[in-house]
Amino acid sequence: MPQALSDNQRGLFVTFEGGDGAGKSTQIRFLARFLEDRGREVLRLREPGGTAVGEALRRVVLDPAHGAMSDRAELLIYEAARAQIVDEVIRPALARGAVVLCDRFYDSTVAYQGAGRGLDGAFIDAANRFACDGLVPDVTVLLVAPEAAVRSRMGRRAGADRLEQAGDAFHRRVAEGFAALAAAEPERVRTVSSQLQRVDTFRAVLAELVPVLPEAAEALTDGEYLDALVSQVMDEKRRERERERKRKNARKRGRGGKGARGGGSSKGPRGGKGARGAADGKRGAGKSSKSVKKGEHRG
Ligand SMILES: Nc1ncnc2c1ncn2[C@@H]1O[C@H](COP(=O)(O)OP(=O)(O)O)[C@@H](O)[C@H]1O
Ligand SMILES: Cc1cn([C@H]2C[C@H](O)[C@@H](COP(=O)(O)OP(=O)(O)O)O2)c(=O)[nH]c1=O
Repeated sequence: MPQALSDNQRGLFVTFEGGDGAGKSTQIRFLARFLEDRGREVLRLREPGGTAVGEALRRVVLDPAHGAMSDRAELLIYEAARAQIVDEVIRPALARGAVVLCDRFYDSTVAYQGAGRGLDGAFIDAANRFACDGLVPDVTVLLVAPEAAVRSRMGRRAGADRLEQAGDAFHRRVAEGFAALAAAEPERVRTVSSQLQRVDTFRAVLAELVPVLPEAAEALTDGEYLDALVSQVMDEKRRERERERKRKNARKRGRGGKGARGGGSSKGPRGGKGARGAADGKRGAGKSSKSVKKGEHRG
């Protein structure tokens, strides 16, 4: 495993792992809002992606048209995207004291290319070390949901990508790979069931983060605040989805107006806010400047 960062790292690096549809990006949104409400600088990132190079590589590696891609090529593309986001975005953000929330990181390579594809584990560890240049997450939240729940959630999503199309046996091996990682590194990799209601899963996530985020302990005693935060974030997500749908329709009709020009949120991010935009681009998310006030319920 890569070595820990030196002591002068001031920020906090939390990664979220788990199968497709486990609820990672949803929980990251909640946690980001929780931290922003407390005045922290938060970067929401995704892997592969989060940089111009990474987003371009993402399109290549996930494109269902690239069915002929070799497993070794696939591994190296993920590592290339990772090296770029570590150097360009994550290290500088941690150095200035930001909280970095990353949707997947090197554990995904261990699970998908190692356990899933059967590539050599020692090589993957070395490649991960090389790509991360010694960077290790402070905490990794592994979200686990039963296959049936994930299937019904994924059913709501449009068009499966190349990895999502890899088949049940592959995804079962991936799940076993994640479970093995959690067993091997129980201090860093904290398993959370995401089978519960979104807010209950969020509570479980916060509980795991108390050692690195002491402010989470107090929030856990305030059920109303957490309910309000979750419903506000979900409301925003619904509105963003609606805007995205309208933009797509406008593009289809070939009007090419304002909406179509604004549709490139996942293109060309270079770090900082742009890098978060890349994560946002995943499902067309964005960030409202509004904070959830204690006891405020929406929707
Ligand atoms: N606890 C939950 N209960 C029901 N649906 C959920 C829950 N968490 C997430 N979802 C929904 O499941 C889908 C996949 O969640 P998402 O956060 O995008 O997963 P991931 O980022 O792991 O692929 C989304 O539609 C999301 O709203
Ligand atoms: C980071 C990483 C992702 N992947 C896969 C997992 C996902 O199927 C895909 C990224 O797609 P993404 O849409 O971000 O994942 P999810 O569906 O969970 O929201 O890439 C790997 O195979 N190896 C890796 O190292």
